[in-house]
Amino acid sequence: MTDLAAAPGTGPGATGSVTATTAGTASGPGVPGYDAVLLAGFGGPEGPDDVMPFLRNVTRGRGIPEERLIEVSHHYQALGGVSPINAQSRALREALEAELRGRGIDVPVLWGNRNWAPFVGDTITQAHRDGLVRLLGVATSAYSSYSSCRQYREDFGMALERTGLVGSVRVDKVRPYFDQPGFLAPFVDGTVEALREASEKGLAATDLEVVFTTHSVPNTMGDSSGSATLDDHGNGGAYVTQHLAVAREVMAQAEKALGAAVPTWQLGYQSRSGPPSMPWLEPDINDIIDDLAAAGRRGVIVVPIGFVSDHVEVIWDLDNEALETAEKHELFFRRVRTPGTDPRFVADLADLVVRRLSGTTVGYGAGVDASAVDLPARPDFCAPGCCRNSRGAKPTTAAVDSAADWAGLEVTGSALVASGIPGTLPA
Ligand SMILES: CC1=C(CCC(=O)O)c2cc3nc(cc4[nH]c(cc5[nH]c(cc1n2)c(C)c5CCC(=O)O)c(CCC(=O)O)c4C)C(CCC(=O)O)=C3C
Ligand SMILES: [Fe+2]
Repeated sequence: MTDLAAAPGTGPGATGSVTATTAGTASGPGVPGYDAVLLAGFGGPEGPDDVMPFLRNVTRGRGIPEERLIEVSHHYQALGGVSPINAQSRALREALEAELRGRGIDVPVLWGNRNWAPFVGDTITQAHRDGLVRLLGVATSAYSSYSSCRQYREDFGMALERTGLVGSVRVDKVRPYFDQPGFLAPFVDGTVEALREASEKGLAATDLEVVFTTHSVPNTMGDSSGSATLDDHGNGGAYVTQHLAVAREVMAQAEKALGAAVPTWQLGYQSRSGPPSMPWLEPDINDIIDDLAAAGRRGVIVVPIGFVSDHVEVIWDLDNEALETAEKHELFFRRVRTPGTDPRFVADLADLVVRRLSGTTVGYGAGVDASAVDLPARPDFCAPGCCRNSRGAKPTTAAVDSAADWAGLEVTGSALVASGIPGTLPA
């Protein structure tokens, strides 16, 4: 096990072999090659009895009030205790595997979750038994932040540690993919469709507002999202910057497709869960709808760009709560669908995987890849301390996390795992 003192004091572009515990030959970052893809999901309950244990898994050690858990448990129970998210992850897993096979790439796509079975650790254990030791992670989350990127890398790092497979199995991760055209396209189509419907109902662009939504996170999590190396921090960090860039691009493409003026737009937040005393990203979607009604608008189009599928945060918080708020004011309301298994989205995920299989996008800070929004593409290997959490260091993969970068932070457990660092591939 690598301890913090032995962790690399490396900076951008570091490629050295850094751990004596990692088996196999060291090879440069240009020649990865993977045995399997690992789709990393959030996980959700599969029945009424799963709901509270699932919620405790999600919120363990995070200071989420008990009343909030009970309230959210009612959302799940109203849906029969089953989140649609696992079915959606299974469908995406299948679609991605089929897309790769269709391109003549016979790589299995495995699936593991953070908060519910099948857990990442169990999937990795089985993969190892099956001789699949070089895994490429794809998270069901498109943006940079602790919750949406780094925590998936911690899921990998902690799973390797718990299963004793550090050095025997390597898990990398493709970059945040918010900027891929196939991720944007379904949102553009949905927005255009909703605007056409509004127009058919006699609503002009000036009667409407397009509200892009994403999961609220604590302000501190937003501000520290992305990396200091890439100059992301502050003002909501990379998380907010990326969502604003996606929203701008969706509006630009929608305007082009419609060939007519589009409404004004804004970015709003949903599904806040912390105590009221803790600042989270605002404004909330429901407050926005109240304000729009007060300002005389007659309709709202909600575009949930923060999510890749129509899971509980989408169908409860938007299709129930936000809809209710809009109905209270008699506003026209449409909620645009998420990418799900849209073939264009699946094809772009496959592209990211293929570029990694062929070893052309490893590294960071080097403009490694194409971006369809007005921001540079993210690296596949995260910069030191990328999206870090002030709660302290946990094992991660798919980054170079230097000891220097963690100075001043409390280090828990056995600190950093080096298995995701370029140059330490198992044979
Ligand atoms: C950024 C982000 C994403 C998007 C990126 C990604 O997709 O990864 C996301 C997705 C999701 N969040 C989900 C569910 C929940 N999130 C919670 C709590 C929290 N989310 C947070 C952030 C995010 N969450 C945060 C900072 C917390 C506070 C606790 C903590 O610091 O971690 C809670 C606790 C109860 C409550 O809601 O208060 C639940 C139940 C589901 C599953 C839905 C289903 O079952 O269909 C999904 C996909
Ligand atoms: Fe969440």
